[in-house]
Amino acid sequence: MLHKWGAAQRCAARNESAKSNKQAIRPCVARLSVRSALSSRQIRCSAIEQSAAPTLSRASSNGSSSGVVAELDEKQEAEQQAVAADPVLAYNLEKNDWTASSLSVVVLGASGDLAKKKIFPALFSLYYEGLLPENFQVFGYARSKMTDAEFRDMITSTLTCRVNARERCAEAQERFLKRCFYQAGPYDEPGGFQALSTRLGEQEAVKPRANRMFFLSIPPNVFLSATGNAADHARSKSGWTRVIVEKPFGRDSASSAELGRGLAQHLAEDEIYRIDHYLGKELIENLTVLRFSNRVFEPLWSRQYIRNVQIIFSENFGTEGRGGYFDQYGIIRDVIQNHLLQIVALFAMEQPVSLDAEDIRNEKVKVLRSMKVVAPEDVVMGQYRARGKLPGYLDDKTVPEGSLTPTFAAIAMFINNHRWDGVPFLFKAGKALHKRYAEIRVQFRHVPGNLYRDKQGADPDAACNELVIRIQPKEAIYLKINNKVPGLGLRLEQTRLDLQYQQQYQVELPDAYERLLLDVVNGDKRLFIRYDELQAAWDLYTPVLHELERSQAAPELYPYGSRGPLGAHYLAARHNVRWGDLADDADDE
Ligand SMILES: NC(=O)C1=CN([C@@H]2O[C@H](COP(=O)(O)OP(=O)(O)OC[C@H]3O[C@@H](n4cnc5c(N)ncnc54)[C@H](OP(=O)(O)O)[C@@H]3O)[C@@H](O)[C@H]2O)C=CC1
Ligand SMILES: O=C1O[C@H](COP(=O)(O)O)[C@@H](O)[C@H](O)[C@H]1O
Repeated sequence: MLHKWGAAQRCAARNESAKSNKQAIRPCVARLSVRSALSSRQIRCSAIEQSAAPTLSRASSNGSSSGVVAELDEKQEAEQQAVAADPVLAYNLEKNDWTASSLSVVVLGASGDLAKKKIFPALFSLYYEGLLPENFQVFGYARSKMTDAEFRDMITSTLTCRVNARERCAEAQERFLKRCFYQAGPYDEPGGFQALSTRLGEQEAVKPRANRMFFLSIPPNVFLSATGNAADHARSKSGWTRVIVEKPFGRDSASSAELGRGLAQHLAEDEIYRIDHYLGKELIENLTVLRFSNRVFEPLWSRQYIRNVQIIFSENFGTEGRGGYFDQYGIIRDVIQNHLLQIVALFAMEQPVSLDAEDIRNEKVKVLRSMKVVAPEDVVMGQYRARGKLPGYLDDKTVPEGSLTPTFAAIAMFINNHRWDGVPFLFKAGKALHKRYAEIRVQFRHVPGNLYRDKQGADPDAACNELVIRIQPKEAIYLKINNKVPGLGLRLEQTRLDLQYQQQYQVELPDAYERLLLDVVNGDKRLFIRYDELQAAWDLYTPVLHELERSQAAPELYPYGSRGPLGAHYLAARHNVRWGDLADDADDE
């Protein structure tokens, strides 16, 4: 895992220096035992371990850190005692050889919504699972004044235990809270960050290598100043520094490039982790597994068999309370240009050379660069209005009067490459709709010369195969097939080959932020967005966004709790498509 990745780097560096000094090169081999019951993620990590170097004890045998080794020996006994009293630590240490390193996670904007809703709970879950190093601490940083105790009180209520793994959870929470500290300070001045760095140093003192991870959970207006101050005044001097940047990554190609240039003044690209939490969702991570490990799907995965692909995001709540942010961005920038487009990139890419981050991202960026720039006639926008007691978008006091910002959009996109030419990729995303769900629908072509044409009812479209990947809730993968209704007659009906995660796996799925935070700890960038991907994504949307703003195009109003504006159906029909979620709604209800 991360520390082994670091170990691998150190080993490689040692060998590089050995090479130049004409000394013997030693193999980079791990000496760890790994628990037998590993998750697939852990197995992936253990694969890294195979090529990783042993950590400090061996790295230091080149003579440069013998003092450190002596110090470590002294610490070892104390550590063993601590481990004996702490099963989480024991488990953690068994899998992680962080003997030489510490990890500090600094959450900037620690008093905010995202930090409380997602980041602290995810960190706790990782801690509970024993996936964080033994020498690990969390620092909250924000302008609000708080003591460590108040900070701990604030986050206590955010920590939850899994339904299926809650043994000694309350004790683990207490131990976790003891590792949480708070530093108040501004984002745009160095003072607070210098104080933060000093306090981090106090906690890290027991380990010679201090790794620091910063999560920018702050509004975009302070992204750059906070990054600059964190990188210049609180960066690690002995280990790595990684900065997680939350969206929005700008508003268009130009502002995104400006943000990119600003970040690059303080950080190297490999220190920047642009998070898109949809990439951390279980079913999205499974997309490549489904495609590339099953012989049955990949041959069908092209214009030859697939008629259209639909990526649907629906929320049954509005933007109440977030109007200030949302009105600046709208649904296209909030969800479609990032989350949904990333899904398409993964869905449509060619098989990567390997599962390495750069190989995957190389393929994703090719898809994005092959896509046709969105045309204004391929966009339908909507805005929810009040229905009964449910408030309309404009009723939110934080939304400017008469705002034209879309809370719903349906968009048709095309990929101009050999595999996908002519296949509509339809996006539909909206707030304040009738249900909350997100899914990918793959509609297959009609069966040519269908023998059973007259046994399937009047609607040939209703007999087409459809593969549905339900991202949330009730994660599922099902394939709609035609089947003979049992009995003496010959009548066909459409039914499902159905994989329901709840039934099949009976485990609580980890939250996307858990997966992604662990990936940052591990230095794994597969699920993070590379700068060229980001720019390619903006280039597809910037012209239409500018045009819609210039023309002051008015969104079609739809009632809160409805299925969205009718225009979405006209758009689909123009591309010879029917939205699959409507038919399934009827089946599911
Ligand atoms: N909330 C969510 O579900 C999601 C959020 N995001 C992104 O994550 C980031 C954080 O989101 P969220 O937690 O909702 O944001 P908040 O509005 O809750 O802001 C986070 C913290 O930043 C500080 N802050 C707020 N406004 C300002 C300002 N104008 N200038 C300086 N500091 C300010 C506040 O802390 P203090 O005053 O104590 O310094 C606040 O607690 C944003 O970039 C957001 O777009 C992305 C996806 C989902
Ligand atoms: O990034 C965002 O995502 C959420 C939806 O995330 P989910 O994991 O709950 O599906 C969305 O509500 C929000 O507007 C957007 O900024």
